[in-house]
Amino acid sequence: MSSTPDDSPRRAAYEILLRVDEGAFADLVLDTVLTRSRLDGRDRGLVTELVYGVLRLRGRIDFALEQFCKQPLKRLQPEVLRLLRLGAYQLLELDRVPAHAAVGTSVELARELGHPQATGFINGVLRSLERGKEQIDWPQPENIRRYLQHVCSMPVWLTKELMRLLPNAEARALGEALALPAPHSLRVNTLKTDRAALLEQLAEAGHQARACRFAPEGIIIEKRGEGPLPGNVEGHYQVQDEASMLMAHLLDAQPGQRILDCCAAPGGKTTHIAALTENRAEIVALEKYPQRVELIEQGAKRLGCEMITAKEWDLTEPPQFLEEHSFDRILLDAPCSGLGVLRRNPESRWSKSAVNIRELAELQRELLFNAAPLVKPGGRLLYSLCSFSQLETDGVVAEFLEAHPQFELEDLRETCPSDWAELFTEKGTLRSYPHRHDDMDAFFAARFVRSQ
Ligand SMILES: C[S@@+](CC[C@H](N)C(=O)[O-])C[C@H]1O[C@@H](n2cnc3c(N)ncnc32)[C@H](O)[C@@H]1O
Repeated sequence: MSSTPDDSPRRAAYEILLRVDEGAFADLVLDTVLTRSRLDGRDRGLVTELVYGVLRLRGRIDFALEQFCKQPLKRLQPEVLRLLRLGAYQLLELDRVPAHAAVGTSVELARELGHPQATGFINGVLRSLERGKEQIDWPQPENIRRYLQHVCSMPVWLTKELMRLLPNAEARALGEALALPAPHSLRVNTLKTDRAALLEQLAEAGHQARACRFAPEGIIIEKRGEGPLPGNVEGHYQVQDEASMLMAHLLDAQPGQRILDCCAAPGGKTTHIAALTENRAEIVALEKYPQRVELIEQGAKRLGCEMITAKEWDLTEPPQFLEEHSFDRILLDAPCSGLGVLRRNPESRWSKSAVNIRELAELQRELLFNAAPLVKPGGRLLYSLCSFSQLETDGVVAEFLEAHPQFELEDLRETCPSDWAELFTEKGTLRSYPHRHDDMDAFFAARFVRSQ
């Protein structure tokens, strides 16, 4: 009998990878498939591992397959290549899957999916890979470009980006870190509980967790137990990366102030600002997409945030309904290439390009220019994003300062805790990196103060 995505983890993974190749987002399809599936917890874990693993390590997997495949991979039928990648990922990366199972299930899947003519070929390539995988001549770190591309699984344009940004040894460390799965972290909702209490609840429920190194309300889940995490329905936490948590602190919002969050959905930072100001600051949260505005409202309700007004607005248009010089603090957490969160959206390393980055930098510049007139004299504007590309970060900052002499770049080191010092650059902007900073995502932040 033929398997279905509902009862076979590999079939489910194949179907999800197919949808991602067609342009869908991996996390959304994975969520839909797992919600309706009858698979048990272990098999669900395997589906997630296969989908994220194949997408994240596609560059490495393809390098290995090329050694054992007589024809170039790009000449293969897409269905056959997808099956080979799925099988090869298991052979190369998953010790717990026996080799005969990785090969056998790939061959069987080819038959079920209507490719009986390819079964011999798939069997041959995967068996050769299994026999020869220890002898593969992987590029060495001294050849940094090839190492990033084939070992760290990066497209060529991204290897260039890393090499422009960092010296070789660090580019290597960042490349290696981005090829690993992202940590699972939570922001404790201090409107309802505190970190010590949530850590205790997590331990009681059988989860291994620890405090984050920098964010005072951050928790890392080191090993999940069997059941769900306690406190979700009660709004005791928000799933959020540690680097993202730092942004609300950098905004330095105070109770009684008026605050604008320009690109706010799903609301992770908006609700954090509400918590840091103890629900005593008026927060306006703008977002371009109406269905995402709802996410801000739902999150605010769950977390008990009371002073947030969420509104649909495309900030490429100046928001005339907001008065000039009327906000003490503005956060522009801009839409970006997401290079700093590649681990969480592994398909984006294959769907983005250097061209997209240029377009994104233009959009970010436009959004920043439209937010600036709303800042009060003496007020602050924080520009943040989960990317490390020069164009989106220093490039946008330089253009902004050039066109806005009434704003100055602040040195974030002067107002932040001294044990955050390593997060900042010479210019006083923030650049976090997973390989340097306790595995947090790669973020950038620059804060401007308005003189008049
Ligand atoms: C990086 S995300 C923001 C994440 C959010 N600050 C948080 O912490 O949860 C960027 C957001 O900007 C929104 N966006 C994109 N273009 C926009 C525009 N022109 N105007 C307003 N929002 C926009 C996206 O839909 C997305 O929700």
